[in-house]
Amino acid sequence: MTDLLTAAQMRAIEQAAIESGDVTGLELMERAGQGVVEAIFEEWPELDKRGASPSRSLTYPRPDEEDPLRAVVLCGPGNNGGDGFVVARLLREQGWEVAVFLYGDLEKLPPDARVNYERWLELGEVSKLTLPTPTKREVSKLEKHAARPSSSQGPDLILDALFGTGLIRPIGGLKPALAKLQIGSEADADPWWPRVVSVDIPSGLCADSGRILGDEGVIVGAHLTVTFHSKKRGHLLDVGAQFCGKTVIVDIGLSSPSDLGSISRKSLADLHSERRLRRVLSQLVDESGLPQNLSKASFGHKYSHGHALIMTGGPGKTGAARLAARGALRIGAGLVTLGVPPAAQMEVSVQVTAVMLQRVESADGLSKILEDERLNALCLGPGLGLDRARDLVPVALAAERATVLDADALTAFADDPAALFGMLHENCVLTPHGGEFALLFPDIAEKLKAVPIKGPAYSKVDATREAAGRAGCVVLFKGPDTVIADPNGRCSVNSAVYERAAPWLATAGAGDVLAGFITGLLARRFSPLQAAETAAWLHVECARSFGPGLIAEDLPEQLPRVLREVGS
Ligand SMILES: NC(=O)C1=CN([C@@H]2O[C@H](COP(=O)(O)OP(=O)(O)OC[C@H]3O[C@@H](n4cnc5c(N)ncnc54)[C@H](O)[C@@H]3O)[C@@H](O)[C@H]2O)[C@@H](O)CC1
Ligand SMILES: Nc1ncnc2c1ncn2[C@@H]1O[C@H](COP(=O)(O)OP(=O)(O)O)[C@@H](O)[C@H]1O
Ligand SMILES: [K+]
Repeated sequence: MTDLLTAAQMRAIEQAAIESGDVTGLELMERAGQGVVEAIFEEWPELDKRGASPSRSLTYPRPDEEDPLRAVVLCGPGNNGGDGFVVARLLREQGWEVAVFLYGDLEKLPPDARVNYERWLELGEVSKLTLPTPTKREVSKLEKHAARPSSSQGPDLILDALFGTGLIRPIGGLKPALAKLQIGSEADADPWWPRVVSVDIPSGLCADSGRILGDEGVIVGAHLTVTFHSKKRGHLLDVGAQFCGKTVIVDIGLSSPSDLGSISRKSLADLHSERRLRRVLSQLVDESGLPQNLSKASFGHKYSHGHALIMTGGPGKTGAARLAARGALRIGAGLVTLGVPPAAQMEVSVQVTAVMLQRVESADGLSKILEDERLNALCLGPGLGLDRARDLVPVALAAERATVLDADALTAFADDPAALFGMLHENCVLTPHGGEFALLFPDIAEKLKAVPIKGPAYSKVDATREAAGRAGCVVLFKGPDTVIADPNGRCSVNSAVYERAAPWLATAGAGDVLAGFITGLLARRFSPLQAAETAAWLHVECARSFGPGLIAEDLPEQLPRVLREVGS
């Protein structure tokens, strides 16, 4: 299980470890600092001078290769700052020239940070940055130490140990200092010099939500973020990944949250991974006899793999549903039928082969077709048209089949979301993008949009959970940080950032294919949550497997390859 923690959960884990007597806070801080230094050297071996041979040259020009490496370490008023003092000491012990700044009052440093401050004082000095707004003189001093390479004496590394999981207010007062260092989000920063490393999370970013506290938008932008034990939600949600650079996790010897009685499973959010997907699939073998991978069982009859019905819109509007149908078929539904209005029958029939076609003019027609109990998964929304959606959705929901509602089937209820919620049942999956989400859950979307002025901020995980609770079914809230929640509070994140980035998915029709993938898995009798999670994961994998130039049609065609890879 890969848990995405909140700051409070991380504190609870740390506290439990300390109370158990297995480790002290000081030891954890030392491990954290060591982990940061190791991660820096792993990322940039040219900075690792332990046992360096004289021939190893730096990958960028320096005035004199015999010069010591230089670091500027920015420590904040809490334990994140404490980690910074550890890193400063460890680099100094390796011959680096280190300039340390403390943003905050010495008297208020927490005990472990204070110990590391004292240890550092045996090696060097600490310059003050007055909290909340450093003086001009202090900022000039900082600038002198952090002068850019054009002035020949720039630092090799800037360490951001200002704020971590304890950020509770905006860091607007640091704006002038960050601007001088050119490591703030608003600066036109040189991407490679100096290297900016954030301890735990870039300062200014809320660890729970990935949102920037405050309307001034001030935050450190890092090349490398080194976090501890487990990723926090803020590393993946919202704009988080844009500021973290690469994120590395350091093991500091803490136990998993599920071992702690104080953290309920329901309050956690998982991160999708291939390992997790494989586990879901292997559980399905035990529970329903489905094969371990998504290829079909050797002796299955086509009806044993389900029959999906996907409704199309009128003439000229059938492409979206056809994309969904192709996705449902490729992911393994035994049969897929498109329900078309008579006027669009010709258009659809010349475009499909393996997918079947059935005329469905209106609600009555749909009701009649649904007398066939073998139709076990429905998809309404892609290209459906608002009037047709209002007509058909109530009938579809009354049939109590596993049902995906997307696009027009969501927008059609913008005037009266409660009417939709009254009809939904627990076998439904709603797949809104941001716009559709705001139409159905305007108050929740508002909370997610309002500039957060204190931390921890309301997150996309909170919003999706709340929406699923209100709708009484699974909600999949799309984006590079897709969040999937069920009404019982189970929640996971399907992240398409960092090494899993799939920017090509932002293409017309990609969402229709996703709706089809989910429908296909529902036909194959996956639970709504498992269908949504598995489909979202495979959707991103298909995009990554194809790469640049992707159009929506390519997604289903990548599935065989992706399934072979995960199923092998
Ligand atoms: N939880 C753990 O298991 C571990 C935590 N460690 C470090 O400890 C950090 C958390 O430490 P803390 O809880 O002390 O939190 P922080 O160090 O993030 O900062 C909290 C302090 O900053 C103040 N503050 C918050 N926002 C402010 C703002 N905008 N302006 C001015 N002051 C502000 C708070 O009042 C508090 O005094 C982690 O991020 C991590 O770096 C590590 O030492 C290793 C273990
Ligand atoms: N930058 C991105 N990175 C990864 N996935 C993305 C990105 N932008 C969009 N997506 C995904 O692409 C799909 C787009 O769906 P949607 O917004 O409904 O578009 P459409 O209606 O055109 O199909 C969603 O699954 C969404 O999560
Ligand atoms: K930090």
